Amino acid sequence: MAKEPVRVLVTGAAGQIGYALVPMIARGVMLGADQPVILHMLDIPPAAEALNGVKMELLDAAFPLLKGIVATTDVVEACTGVSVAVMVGGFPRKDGMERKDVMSKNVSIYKSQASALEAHAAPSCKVLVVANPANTNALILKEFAPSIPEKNITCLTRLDHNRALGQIAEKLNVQVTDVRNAIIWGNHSSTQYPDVNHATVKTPSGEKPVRELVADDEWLNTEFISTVQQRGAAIIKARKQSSALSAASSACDHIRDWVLGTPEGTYVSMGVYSDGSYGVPAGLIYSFPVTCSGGEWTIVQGLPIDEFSRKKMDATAQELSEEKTLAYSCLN
Ligand SMILES: NC(=O)c1ccc[n+]([C@@H]2O[C@H](COP(=O)([O-])OP(=O)(O)OC[C@H]3O[C@@H](n4cnc5c(N)ncnc54)[C@H](O)[C@@H]3O)[C@@H](O)[C@H]2O)c1
Ligand SMILES: O=C(O)C[C@H](O)C(=O)O
Repeated sequence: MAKEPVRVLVTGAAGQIGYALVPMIARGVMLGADQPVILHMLDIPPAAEALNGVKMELLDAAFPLLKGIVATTDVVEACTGVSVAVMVGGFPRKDGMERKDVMSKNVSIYKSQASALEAHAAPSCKVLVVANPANTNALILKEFAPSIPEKNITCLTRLDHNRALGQIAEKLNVQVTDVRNAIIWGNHSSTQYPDVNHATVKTPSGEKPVRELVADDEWLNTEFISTVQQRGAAIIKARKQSSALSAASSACDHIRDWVLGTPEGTYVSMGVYSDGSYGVPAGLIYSFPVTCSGGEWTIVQGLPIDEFSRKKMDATAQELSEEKTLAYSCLN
């Protein structure tokens, strides 16, 4: 019997990531090749015409899994009945704007969209925040949607995770699918800590640690980390726009693994509400290694953390605490 369609919200759907993301969702990349979807696309009135253009293209593409399209500038209509919400909409930094100005615009958007989701989304709605500052927007959304279970509110660090796998695959000249269990700790910002201490590569003679195969701790502890941390900025420099196709693809990976589960023995990185694991202060949205099963993520426990990692994990937690304080000061 055919499955019932799932309603998927994409905010900021007329933007660059939205344009890359909605066809992926309509093709089944996010929820599976047998899962029909109804796309809910939200943007703001100045982007309404462009949003309608995206709707026209979705119709023109005749996606077999796409059972309906809601394209709207009304946040209540957009949120009604959705089971997955991908929050891409936000205010980009413009010339001359301070970090606090951007934070102030975005946290007030996330505060009001939290209320709309809480009141109108499906009770089990899974939320992924992509828009920057992603961790802090997700935290504000969580705080202002107290009836949505905290486990249902996450932010995107899968792009950073995939970037780390990609860098290792390039370095070792292996397939990216043979590399697994890199970890992104902390903030989706340049303080994130990409950690390969537990990562492995599948080789003809079995699974080997990345550190052993790379055999260059100096590179792993410096250039590798800064390349992943700075990759977003490098894309902006090259494209004059921020990453879009890789962000959209990683958002699909995040939701797919969350809903359908991670492969046995594989963990992925997700920004989730900290419960104090690994000494990370509770009450932050922090990126951890997780496994997913039955529609729930679980933080991978018990990984040994060396002193080098500890310092980097603490530094990114510190930045998130500061962002949290700044976000609250913007809401006052
Ligand atoms: N977490 C990640 O890995 C990651 C990666 C890349 C980009 N990003 C972030 O994703 C966000 C989107 O990037 P983009 O390149 O698509 O930007 P964009 O400017 O092309 O698109 C953003 C869209 O959001 C819309 N928007 C603004 N306010 C809105 C609101 N209140 N409700 C609904 N829509 C609203 C805009 O009209 C625009 O269409 C940015 O914040 C970017 O920094 C995050
Ligand atoms: O938009 C940015 O600042 C960069 C983006 O978050 C990215 O990681 O590509």
